[in-house]
Amino acid sequence: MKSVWRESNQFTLLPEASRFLPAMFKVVSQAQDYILVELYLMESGKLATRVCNALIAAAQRGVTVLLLLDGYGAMGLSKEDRHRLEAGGVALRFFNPLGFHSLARNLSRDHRKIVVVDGKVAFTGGFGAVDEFLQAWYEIAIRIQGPVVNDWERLFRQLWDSRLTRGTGKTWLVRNLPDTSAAQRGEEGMRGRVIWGRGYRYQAIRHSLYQRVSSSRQRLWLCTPYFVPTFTLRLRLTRAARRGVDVRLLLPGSKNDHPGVRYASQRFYQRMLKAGVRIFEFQPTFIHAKFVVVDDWVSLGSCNFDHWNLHWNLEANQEIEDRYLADEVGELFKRNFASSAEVNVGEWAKRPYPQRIKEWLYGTLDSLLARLR
Ligand SMILES: O=P(O)(O)OC[C@H](O)CO
Repeated sequence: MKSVWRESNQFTLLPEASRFLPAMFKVVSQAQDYILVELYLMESGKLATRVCNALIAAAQRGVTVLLLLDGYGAMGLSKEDRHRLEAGGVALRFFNPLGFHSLARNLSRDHRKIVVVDGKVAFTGGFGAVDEFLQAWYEIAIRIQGPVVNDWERLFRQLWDSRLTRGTGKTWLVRNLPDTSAAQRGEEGMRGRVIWGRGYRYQAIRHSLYQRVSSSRQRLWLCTPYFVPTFTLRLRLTRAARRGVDVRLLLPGSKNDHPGVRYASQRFYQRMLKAGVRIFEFQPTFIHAKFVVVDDWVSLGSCNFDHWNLHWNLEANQEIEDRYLADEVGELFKRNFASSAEVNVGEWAKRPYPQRIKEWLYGTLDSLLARLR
């Protein structure tokens, strides 16, 4: 499926779980025909219980509910919850469960986050159904209406009905869903496209980002929880900063879920800072969101823009070309910069040796992992 720009969409930015969770649960509770949910992370707990309850309630009132989870990311979903979902009428499938196949196959994960309801509304972002999203992690999502919803639905349908998924949910269920594409025409709105990637096999997200970074003119603000970018991306970021673009990175501070990844990412700070890139470390909580604004272009979704995501995972982002939405995302960045500590180039150069040793250790490990093929 090719990524196509479509006009006349409506996008609503939903920063923080306190906004996107109620919005999603409301749409799910109002579903009439079908609900499609695709997640990387789902672990038994308070949020997963709420998700299960909402999906089962919909299935019980006759809505077709398909839940597609990554076979690794959902390992924390208990047998009880799986049985409860299936007994409640939710069709459940898993992408590529771990097995005795090649390392490459086991490393390929479905990292996408997609919710589609009745072919009319979709959501994407960095969310999952784990309790950390309730408060401990900062996350954002976007509500989507318009022609691009069909593209999100098509992504889901193709994967559900593919050789890569396993489970009791019948693959043919997606073929029986009503055709809602006609419901998406004719409203005023914004230009957007769904862009996706399948590791090294299909790299549209990577190429789109590279191209935008290289052609950036004024601002390039990027938020990722795991700043371990490819060499090409690092080069393009520093080049953009050197030619006068306002390049800023919003990254996790001391509150993060993988300190090793943070050390690996900090080995790039010196070079970035010297090139004029400004680095902000978010202080209130772990920032798990993945979004970027380059001039009037926004990309938001599952992709961390790191070499691991770009090389192995199935990823999907919503791209939007719209000045007003880009400014709204810019304002969100500004609020988050204000809650961050900016890394000072002079002070960073004087950081202590134990810190440098950790950067070297985790950086070496990261480089080795990047060579896995
Ligand atoms: O892969 P992400 O970006 O959804 O984050 C998942 C976390 O790493 C789990 O600890």
